[in-house]
Amino acid sequence: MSIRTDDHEGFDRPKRRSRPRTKDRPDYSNLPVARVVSIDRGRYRCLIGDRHVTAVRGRLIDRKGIIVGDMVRLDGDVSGAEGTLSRAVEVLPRSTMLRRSADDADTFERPIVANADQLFIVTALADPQPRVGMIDRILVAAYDARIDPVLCLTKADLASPDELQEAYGPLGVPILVTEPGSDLTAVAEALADRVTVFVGHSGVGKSTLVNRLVPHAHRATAAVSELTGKGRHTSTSALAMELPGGGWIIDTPGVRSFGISHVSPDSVVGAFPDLAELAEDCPRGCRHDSTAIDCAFDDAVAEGRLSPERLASFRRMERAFA
Ligand SMILES: Nc1nc2c(ncn2[C@@H]2O[C@H](COP(=O)(O)OP(=O)(O)OP(=O)(O)O)[C@@H](O)[C@H]2O)c(=O)[nH]1
Ligand SMILES: [Zn+2]
Repeated sequence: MSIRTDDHEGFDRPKRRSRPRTKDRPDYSNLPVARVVSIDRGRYRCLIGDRHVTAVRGRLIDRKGIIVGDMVRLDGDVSGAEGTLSRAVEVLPRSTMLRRSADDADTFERPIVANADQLFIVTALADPQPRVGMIDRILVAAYDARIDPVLCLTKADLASPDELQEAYGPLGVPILVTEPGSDLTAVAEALADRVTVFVGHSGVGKSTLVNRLVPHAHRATAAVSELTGKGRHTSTSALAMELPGGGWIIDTPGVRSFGISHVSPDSVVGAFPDLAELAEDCPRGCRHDSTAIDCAFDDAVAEGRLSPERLASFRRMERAFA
């Protein structure tokens, strides 16, 4: 039997070398895997089953190398007992990664959430007014990351969802509509057994919805400021919460913008198998927009192989790149 110390720092600290020698890395495959549910000032709150364990970051992992939703291997004390600290020594490969740039001039990508397979674009029908530009950008980021988007429209007691349903339905985006006291069965069904990240402008009612779906979530909610029409930022960091019926919600802080400078239009087309196939007949470098010359999408519509509504809906979203 080999002797294993609790502390691998002696092994994995790169000494007199600029880069760690990966072949010398210890084998972490026997360590327990935990899900990172929140990050607060360098402390990683993790869950192993239903046990909360707090961890710090191992030295071989970058400062930004762990994000909420990551699955990590924990070394050291994983009892979760009061006052104990474990150490995250390895991040398992991510199935997806949602990123955004702060705005389009800023090419710096911020990874937001790892391993989500569904994205709820939470949008209020009023107070604050829906911004289709923002919906389009988040949609683009979702398709680029190969995360299934769902448009979740809140505050249906204040305004009708018809216009948005018409705009985004033909693209195949599932649409859910909520208001205070509304039946959440369809929402719960959409969330069941998925890992869903919630993204939305501040004040759209994300926390209100999360609190209805996850008992004991206690997400702070606040009235939308009457002066600015903008919500106050009541949630400060992403938080993963397990749903009572299975599955996870990862709530993210309200955003005011969603930059997509890191996304290429081609990657978005690739998320739609029917359009990707048509695009093979497009001229090289075709942007597939309404001014594109000889775009195969227009031919497909003319020949009845693509519905004009679907093309219009796709082009509306692609305007996010303009
Ligand atoms: N009329 C109406 N008001 C709602 C609805 N859902 C939430 N609200 C109100 O909208 C305000 C903002 O709700 P929150 O749940 O705090 O919004 P949030 O999206 O979590 O905001 P941030 O924490 O800033 O990201 C609160 O006053 C809620 O009571 C709804 O369906 N209809
Ligand atoms: Zn084209």
